[in-house]
Amino acid sequence: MTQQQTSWNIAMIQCDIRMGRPAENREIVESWMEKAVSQAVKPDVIVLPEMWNTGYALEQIHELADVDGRETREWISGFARRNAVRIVAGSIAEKRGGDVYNTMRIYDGSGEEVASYSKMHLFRLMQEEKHLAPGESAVTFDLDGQTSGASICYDIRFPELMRTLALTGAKVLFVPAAWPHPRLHHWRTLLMARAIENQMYVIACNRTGLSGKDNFFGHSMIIDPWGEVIAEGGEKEGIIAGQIDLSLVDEVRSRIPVFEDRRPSLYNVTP
Ligand SMILES: O=C(O)CCC(=O)C(=O)O
Repeated sequence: MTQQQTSWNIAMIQCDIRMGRPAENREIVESWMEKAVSQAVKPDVIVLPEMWNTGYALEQIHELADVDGRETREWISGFARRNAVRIVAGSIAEKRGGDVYNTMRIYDGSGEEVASYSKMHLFRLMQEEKHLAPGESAVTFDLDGQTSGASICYDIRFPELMRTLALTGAKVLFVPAAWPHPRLHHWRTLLMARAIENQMYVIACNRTGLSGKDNFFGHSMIIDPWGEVIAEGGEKEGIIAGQIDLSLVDEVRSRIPVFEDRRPSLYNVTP
């Protein structure tokens, strides 16, 4: 894709993840990515789900986490470069200093790492806060001159974060996730709302499979800034693909000028 091109083919890897088996998970994810780049419509951007290296093996997370993300960063960067594909590498359990973070890294088509984001809202229902350290900053990043925002799973329940990302220039929101039943209705509704209220694309890649008592339902989604669903997976593993046209963001924002009509001084919240 050139600097000027505003259309991306997206491929989301909606796969199952083996709890506590990083080497096996790398093979699984790599083989899905190989499949994605050999499809007739080659993706511009590949997106992975949340915590795909370890799953929710939180009791052993300090032993299993990738130290400084070193191993994952090297092979993902190599894959991006060899295949000239951008990768929003979902998230992995990553050890930095004495702490483990749920961290997303993003690569451009030359394999250069352009940004990283650590999940800032830890999900107590799955006891993340007992084992993981939270990220402390919101992140937007540039791919081919287009600004996107980073978020992970539970983050979508915090509309302030998405609004901050949109105000910082994001036209696309990426959401790697490990979101289980029985909250499919929340997942679909929240993603739809984040797309409509911020008039941006939402690209949300959720894992599948059973893990302990959690049943992850897939339903990865691409939603356009008008709230139309471009692609949606079912509950099975697979590559969920769709094309987005970033010029639609400006069109929708000029049709209903929400960002011009905001009255932030009256809301008594920041920003
Ligand atoms: O908010 C939810 O219902 C699910 C969130 C979640 O599973 C996560 O953040 O890992």
